[in-house]
Amino acid sequence: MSFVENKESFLFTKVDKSTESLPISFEDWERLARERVPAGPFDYTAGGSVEEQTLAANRAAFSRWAIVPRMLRDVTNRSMAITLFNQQLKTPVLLAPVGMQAISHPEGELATARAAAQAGVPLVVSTVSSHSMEQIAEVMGDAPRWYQLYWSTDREVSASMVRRAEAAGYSAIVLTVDTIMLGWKRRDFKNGYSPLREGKGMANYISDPVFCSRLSEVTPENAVEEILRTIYTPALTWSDIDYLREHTSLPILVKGILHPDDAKLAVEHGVDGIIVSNHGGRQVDGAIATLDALPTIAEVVQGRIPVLLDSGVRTGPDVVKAIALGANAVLIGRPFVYGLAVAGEKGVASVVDTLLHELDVTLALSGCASLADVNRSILTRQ
Ligand SMILES: Cc1cc2nc3c(=O)[nH]c(=O)nc-3n(C[C@H](O)[C@H](O)[C@H](O)COP(=O)(O)O)c2cc1C
Ligand SMILES: O=C(O)C(=O)c1ccccc1
Repeated sequence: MSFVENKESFLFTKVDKSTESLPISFEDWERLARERVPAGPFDYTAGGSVEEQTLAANRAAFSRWAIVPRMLRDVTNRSMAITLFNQQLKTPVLLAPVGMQAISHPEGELATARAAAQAGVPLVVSTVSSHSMEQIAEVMGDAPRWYQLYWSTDREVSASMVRRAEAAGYSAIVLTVDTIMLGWKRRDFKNGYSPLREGKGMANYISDPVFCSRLSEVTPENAVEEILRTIYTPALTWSDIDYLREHTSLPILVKGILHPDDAKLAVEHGVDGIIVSNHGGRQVDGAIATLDALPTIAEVVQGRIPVLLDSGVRTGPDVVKAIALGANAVLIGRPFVYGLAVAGEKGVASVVDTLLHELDVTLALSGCASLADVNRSILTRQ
């Protein structure tokens, strides 16, 4: 990602996206992905829950804010760098945990991981990935990666996966708390499609010694049955976070916070970071858009721990708006999955490259030489 390292020359580098045959907008990536991927997996990725109101609300929220750019501020030398949990990141963008990526491309997470490593953008690897966390770590070398945990009703399986993540060089644990059961997704009922049932998300389970010790015989059928029996955890409470805290020294982020009181509880329970997320509109339909939830949460947290945001981030200006309203960083989900579906590693790389260019240009034209310059004063409600 040369422009990040060499900001000045970037200003004079011709970035001609028109010479690439790959799309440049989210809408075009999505359209091509729809052409390439069968209806079941495409709808699984694109869809939201119930009426998909929150899916739409996430986007609408971004368009209700306008950037009010500042001028004459010398933005020759720019940086998008941030530090999170003592980890130096080149940009405030991460790839969200997306499970079962083999439904979008045969190389699945391995292609995504190579692109993420090349760009220096951290990858959050899902519990229900199609390749194991060790296989993914292997293609990433020293590149930054976090592990997303789906709590298991069998706590020892969760503890085992966290131990493996530590051993494989993952540098944070993201506990997703909004998926204690699966959202009600009409498109999937219509298509009769369930990637988990098809065995697309079992790599981390069948490679886990504790999980396998629970099976009479390790077969795909038995594994799927046991995953479905243990992955949904309606009994999850803050005490489980205390248990997790005792089992890892890695930073713990809680993903799926929307209520300011939960943000407060997260801080009180010693959580290291929160991710304001409605799971890309896939869980509670009618839930608040994440950008609308963000300001109050940022106010409650008062900078004590990092606040990240996902759900609906599509462009550079979106990233600027989220940061101006109190996010330290953002994650993207579907945008990179469509890149993966259309063109594998190259597609993911292109989506990330475009987003980071858009972000750099938007920051510069808004008078921001670093992310420290991005605050509420450059936004207005429209
Ligand atoms: C196909 C798909 C699979 C997902 N799988 C997971 C997962 O395994 N774990 C998780 O915490 N979130 C998962 N998510 C949610 C994403 O991490 C993220 O919150 C969401 O995609 C962000 O919204 P966006 O797609 O609008 O960018 C998934 C999302 C999609 C679209
Ligand atoms: O699809 C999802 O959003 C998701 O997070 C998930 C995870 C595990 C099983 C099923 C769905």
